[in-house]
Amino acid sequence: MYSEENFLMIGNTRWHWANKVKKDWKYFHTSPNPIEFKDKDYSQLTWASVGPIPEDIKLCPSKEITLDNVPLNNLPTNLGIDRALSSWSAFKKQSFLKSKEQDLIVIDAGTILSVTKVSNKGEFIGGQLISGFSLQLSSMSNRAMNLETPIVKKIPTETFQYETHNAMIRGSMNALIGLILTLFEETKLPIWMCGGDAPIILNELKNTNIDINHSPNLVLEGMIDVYKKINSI
Ligand SMILES: Nc1ncnc2c1ncn2[C@@H]1O[C@H](COP(=O)(O)OP(=O)(O)OP(=O)(O)O)[C@@H](O)[C@H]1O
Ligand SMILES: CC(C)(CO)[C@@H](O)C(=O)NCCC(=O)O
Repeated sequence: MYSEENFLMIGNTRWHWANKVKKDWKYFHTSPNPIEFKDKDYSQLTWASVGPIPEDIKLCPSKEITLDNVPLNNLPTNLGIDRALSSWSAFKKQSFLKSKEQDLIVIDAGTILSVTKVSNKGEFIGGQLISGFSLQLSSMSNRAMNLETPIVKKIPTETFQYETHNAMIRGSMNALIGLILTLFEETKLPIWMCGGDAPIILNELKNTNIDINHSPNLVLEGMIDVYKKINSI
């Protein structure tokens, strides 16, 4: 049985969970609709979703966290709840830092890499969306007869790659790195990053002068914070 202190974020590739164990939060990721949870009672979970919800799981509609629950201004009605929650979370974290006077940028390097700019007053400004790393690789092989989705063991470093699979990997990674470098050059704003590809992207950026706040659980932390606000905890 779940207690009320269990949270689920349904993404497009994975499901993301937060469980309170004694006083500590434990964050983990599973495949969608994990077989090991098939007998679990989902009705007590606080949840939000941007991905498909299987019909056989019984989430409670009144326990859904929606955009109306997120205390940022100017949110478009169709904005992904993951973007709203990570933005709220980063905005709140930055409000305790010296950089609180500055606007901020949130990058969620997931299935889709989303960029979201939030003003120092907590207003949604806008963003960018681009296919995430795995999706770039799989979409190339889906649409080009001679390309196969590579298995990524490591990211090759040289700009010009001899092997096809390495050329696909280097090109896809450069698309993401290039986007981030351009954002930083144009704005010089603090960047907050989460998502499944954040570690490899940060590794690629380690020799640059971009200072990124890696905060892997921004979305779930935002959900927990919003839940506490709604329930005055
Ligand atoms: N164990 C893993 N399974 C799947 N993807 C992974 C894994 N580890 C890292 N990744 C990377 O994470 C990315 C997906 O990120 P993440 O799991 O955060 O997405 P998601 O939250 O399911 O999607 P969304 O962006 O819709 O919320 C993929 O591009 C992939 O390269
Ligand atoms: C962009 C994604 C897919 C990122 O997970 C999600 O936030 C979503 O479905 N958004 C809806 C459209 C938008 O945020 O502009």
